[in-house]
Amino acid sequence: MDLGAEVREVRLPQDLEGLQGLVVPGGESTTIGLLAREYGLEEAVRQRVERGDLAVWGTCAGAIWLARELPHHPAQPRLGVLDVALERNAYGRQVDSFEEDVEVRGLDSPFHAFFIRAPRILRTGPGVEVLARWGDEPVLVRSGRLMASTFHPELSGDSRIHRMFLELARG
Ligand SMILES: NC(=O)CC[C@H](N)C(=O)O
Repeated sequence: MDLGAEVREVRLPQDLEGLQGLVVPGGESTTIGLLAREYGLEEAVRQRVERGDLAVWGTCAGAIWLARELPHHPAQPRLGVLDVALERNAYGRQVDSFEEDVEVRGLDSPFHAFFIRAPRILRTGPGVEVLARWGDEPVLVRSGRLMASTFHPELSGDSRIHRMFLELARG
C-alpha cells in the first residue's frame, strides 16, 4: 500500500536522521530491546522523543518496548516512555492468536485486528488516550506523538491506522 510516505529500515542511530516517524514492529520484545540498547538506538530514540520531534508507533512487541511498566518482566530492556503497564503473552496458549473486529475512535467502521501472542494493557496513565478496546481492554492507545497497538495492523490490508500514524508523524 502506498500512502505517500518515504520509508526506510532503522537499525542504527544514524538511520533516524531526518525521520519524522518510527514504527517499531512485532517480533520478540526481548530481542528488540537488547539489540536496540546494544546498538545505541534506544538512547537515540529517547532523545528524539524527549525533544518531541519523533512520532513512534509500537505494534505488539514494539508496544512492549515502549511501555513504562512491565510488572512481570521489570528488568526487560526497553525504551519505556509510554505511560502504560503491559503484560506480555497475556492471552494464554489456547488463544495465543486470534482475530477480532474492534471499534477505533475516529474510524467509521470496525477494524479487523490480528492479535498474535499479544500483550495486554493493564493500566494507562492520565495522559494516555484509549483509541480502541477489545471488550474492556485497551488495544490501541495514544499519548502525544506516541502510539501503541497490541495487535498487528499491517496484516489486515487496511491502511486506516497507518494513516492515523502518518498524521501524528507529520504533526
Ligand atoms: N506478535 C508479537 O509481537 C508478539 C510479542 C511477543 N510475545 C513478545 O513478548 O515479545
